[in-house]
Amino acid sequence: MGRKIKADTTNDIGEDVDAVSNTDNGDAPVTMPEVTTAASKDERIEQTHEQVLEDIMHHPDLVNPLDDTRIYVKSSFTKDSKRLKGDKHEFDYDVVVLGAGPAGEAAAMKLAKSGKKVVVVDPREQVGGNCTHVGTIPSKALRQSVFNLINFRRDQMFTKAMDYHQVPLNIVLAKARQVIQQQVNTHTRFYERNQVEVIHGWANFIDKHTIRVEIDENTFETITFNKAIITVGSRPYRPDILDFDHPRVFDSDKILQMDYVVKKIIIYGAGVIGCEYASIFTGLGYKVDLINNQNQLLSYLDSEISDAIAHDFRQFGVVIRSNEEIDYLETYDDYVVLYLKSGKKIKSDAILWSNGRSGNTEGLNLEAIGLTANSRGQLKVDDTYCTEVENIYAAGDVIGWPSLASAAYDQGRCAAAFMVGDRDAEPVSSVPTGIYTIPEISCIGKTEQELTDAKVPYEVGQAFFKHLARAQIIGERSGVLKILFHRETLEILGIHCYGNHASEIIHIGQAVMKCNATLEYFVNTTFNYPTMAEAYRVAALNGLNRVF
Ligand SMILES: Cc1cc2nc3c(=O)[nH]c(=O)nc-3n(C[C@H](O)[C@H](O)[C@H](O)COP(=O)(O)OP(=O)(O)OC[C@H]3O[C@@H](n4cnc5c(N)ncnc54)[C@H](O)[C@@H]3O)c2cc1C
Ligand SMILES: NC(=O)c1ccc[n+]([C@@H]2O[C@H](COP(=O)([O-])OP(=O)(O)OC[C@H]3O[C@@H](n4cnc5c(N)ncnc54)[C@H](O)[C@@H]3O)[C@@H](O)[C@H]2O)c1
Repeated sequence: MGRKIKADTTNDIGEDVDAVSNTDNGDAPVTMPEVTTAASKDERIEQTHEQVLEDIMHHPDLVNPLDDTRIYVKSSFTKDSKRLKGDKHEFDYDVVVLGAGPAGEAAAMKLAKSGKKVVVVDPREQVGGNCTHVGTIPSKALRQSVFNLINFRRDQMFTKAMDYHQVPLNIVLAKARQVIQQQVNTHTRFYERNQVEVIHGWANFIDKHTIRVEIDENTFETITFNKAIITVGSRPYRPDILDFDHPRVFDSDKILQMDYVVKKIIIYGAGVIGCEYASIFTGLGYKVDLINNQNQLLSYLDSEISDAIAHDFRQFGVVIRSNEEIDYLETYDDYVVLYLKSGKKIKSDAILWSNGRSGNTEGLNLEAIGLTANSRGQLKVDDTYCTEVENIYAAGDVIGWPSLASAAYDQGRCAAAFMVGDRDAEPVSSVPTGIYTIPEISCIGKTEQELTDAKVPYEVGQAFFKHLARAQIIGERSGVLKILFHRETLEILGIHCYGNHASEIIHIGQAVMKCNATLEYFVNTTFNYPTMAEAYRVAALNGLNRVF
């Protein structure tokens, strides 16, 4: 594909449009926010190319767990595919989507179904974004393999028959690679079926209606569009004091390529990623030092749940070091030494740095469109997911909260709905927490601390898994479901669950809360038996017994 610079011959009116072009009558959009002649625009594009050249040549490495077993999905995407017959576009596309993660995919599907001509740009050879390749999917598949391993080791029937040997992470990851592959296949078909074109390359802005796509070092393509949505996601935050090229220094992307066995590992950062990996590593039999810069694990959780996970971690041999901060790290061929500001030093086989993420906005040349990201590379959007530039939207990790795949998908779809003029779309506001430690944690609504601070007269209903028939049958005896409710109105205010299947169990409560049903729903409704869902009935009765 050769470098292409398009002259814009129709750009001559200078008004603005509210919705994207490309309606059924096939008319070209009536307006354009910027007025340039073809010649002057070419000149400007040439200049901007030179300005951004340096930036775009320095992209972060993309870790691809499929590297060893790379799949090439047959694609029917062609640059010239015309999904809308008879339309005259003054731009190449109605909308360009930057990034093929959950936010980008959801936006692209909604736009395509609304009749828009859409192109998605992503540097990976496969769709799915960081979510599929290095984030949610591999980490959850890995967790499942480790979970199976733990159950296998607990079962005397198997352990008597077989020796358990420690296996390197990348071998355990074999299952994860299969899941990634299946996910890529599934999502590729979504793009194909909706005739959404995908271009593989790094995108950056030339102006508010033009991007440049770096296909490879020598090949660039210029694309014009009416509107754009930035869904470039995030990457692990890497502080300068660590050398991530060292074979014993990892972040959550690089850890998926660990190909040797360790006995001990330091996890620096006790956020969601740090805690999930603490479960994974202890499950694999590693000794874990978990460094937390706060005084409580996952301090935004209900403190009873946070205490429960800390207790279970300690039972599994995790050493939790709270209120600590890195001073520096020494790296050697076969070990690392972490020096903490408190004076402690910890020797380990490797370190996993899991202390936050940054939005992938660095290489986008945002200056060209008058946008600035914050210090964490994130963009500000309004309630319609529009940035400060009226034809540029953003969704997913790149806008910060809540930085979850679940929400990214809904944000992308919702942003697209606003882009096509659907004013009834609802921005994402309430998101459940689902943390895949072993056991899982999931919650929605207020915590006890929040309700106490707000002086809300609430009561608690609890169900311990060890008392449920289903939990006894499947051997999941550790766990609790807590329902917080208003003691006068019986309104459900918060639901907190600790134990395996928590991330599924929570959705029953979420649905009931969304329908504004009270605690009585759980006692007036017959549940299947034996089920984990029965925990709701048990917890509701337990809570009602406290009301007088
Ligand atoms: C280890 C880990 C575990 C996680 N577990 C969970 C979980 O269990 N549940 C959950 O809900 N969330 C989880 N998350 C968070 C979840 O993965 C993210 O919230 C989600 O991936 C965000 O989706 P996104 O569409 O915003 O972007 P991403 O998935 O980050 O995709 C963005 C895409 O944009 C591309 N891109 C970057 N720069 C450019 C450019 N210049 N031009 C074009 N394309 C570009 C990237 O290559 C990438 O493919 C986890 C994250 C991590 C790291
Ligand atoms: N099960 C899940 O839902 C799941 C699992 C894993 C990851 N995630 C998502 O991944 C994200 C990252 O998780 P995490 O555990 O790495 O970190 P985190 O977001 O929990 O933050 C850990 C610490 O790093 C700091 N930090 C964050 N970004 C920073 C930056 N750019 N520069 C400096 N400090 C920064 C934070 O203030 C915090 O003290 C979370 O926001 C979470 O939503 C979700």
